[in-house]
Amino acid sequence: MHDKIPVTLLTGFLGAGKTTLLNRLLHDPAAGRVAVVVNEFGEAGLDHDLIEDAAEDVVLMQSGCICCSIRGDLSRTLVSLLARRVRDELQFDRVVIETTGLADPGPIHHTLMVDRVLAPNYTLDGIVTVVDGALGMSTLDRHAEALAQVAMADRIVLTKRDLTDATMRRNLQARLERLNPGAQPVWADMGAVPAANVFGLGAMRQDIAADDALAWLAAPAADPLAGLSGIALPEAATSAPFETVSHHASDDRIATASIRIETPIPAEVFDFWLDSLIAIKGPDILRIKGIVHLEDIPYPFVFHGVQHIFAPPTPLKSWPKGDTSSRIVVIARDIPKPELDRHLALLLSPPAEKTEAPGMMGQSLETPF
Ligand SMILES: Nc1nc2c(ncn2[C@@H]2O[C@H](COP(=O)(O)OP(=O)(O)OP(=O)(O)O)[C@@H](O)[C@H]2O)c(=O)[nH]1
Repeated sequence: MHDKIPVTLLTGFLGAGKTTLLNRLLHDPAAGRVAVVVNEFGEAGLDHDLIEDAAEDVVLMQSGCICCSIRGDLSRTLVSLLARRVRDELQFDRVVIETTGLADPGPIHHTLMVDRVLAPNYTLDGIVTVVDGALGMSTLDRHAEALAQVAMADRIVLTKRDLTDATMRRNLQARLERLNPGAQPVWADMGAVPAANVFGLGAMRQDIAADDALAWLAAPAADPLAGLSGIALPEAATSAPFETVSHHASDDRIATASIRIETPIPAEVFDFWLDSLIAIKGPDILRIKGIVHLEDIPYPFVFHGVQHIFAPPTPLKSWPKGDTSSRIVVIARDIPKPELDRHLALLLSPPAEKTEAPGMMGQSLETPF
């Protein structure tokens, strides 16, 4: 079996610093040979001194990287890149798709997952969201798309530190932490960030170390079950270290809920939980990630979805830090957190109660939505 080509979706609001970051990565040998897919070369703002050769739709860079503009639709461009790679006309190790400022990464992920030619050859490595350190707060206040980009991210890259002071940075970081506790923001000064912070984020690899899967999930490390329902409050909701910012009404649209379950989950309970969440609330789900221990299966698997599109689950070869519990994180838009919590609590139900008997906390195990 050949390795799939990792694909990074680079997103972020207009002017946040995506191109600046990309240009730095294209200079960086540690990034490997990157094929960058952009809408238009003009928009891409590539460093001209890096360009070695420019053909109609592909620019070769001195670093061995490639920049490729989308002709027609994205899938056609990715198929064409693949064909040229197979014919040895182009060499690249990974693809970065720079989405335009407002693009929603969901449909791009969908294309990667379902396209007959693309799905067997490419895999989502991660969604990297660039946030302007100076303007990020007001952008998040005014643009719901920016909130969604933050909520979906596997990694947040913060820019323009030189235009901020310590209070601005603290407040922004605290807000990002609440919106997406797992994305572990990193600062990039004029785009400079270690390649390892933006690439290799994906957990959907057979060879991923179990501990790396834990980092990818950013699951709360060792929180005991909180309360009768067993639902662990997201860390950020309770322990953001610098809770000095005022309440942001717009952020109420984004809710994060997580759960940690010590005992193996019956497969039918897990299926019912996931199917019902997707069937009823699919469009409002931004991200789901989990490491799951199913009954009668000796090792965990990791799974994740961007909106309602799921990558095939990947088995791990061992338990992260020897811990055999399941951990699941759901980030959603326009679903109140108590509803997400109640739905996660379905995972604690014995399978027999799935349809008729009252469940935990005296609730029926019908879905709470
Ligand atoms: N002061 C400062 N400026 C930065 C930094 N990073 C990026 N910029 C500037 O911010 C502006 C926008 O950066 P781009 O990289 O073009 O942003 P973008 O997200 O690609 O922009 P669009 O393609 O319009 O969405 C440019 O003038 C960059 O030079 C930084 O760390 N500090």
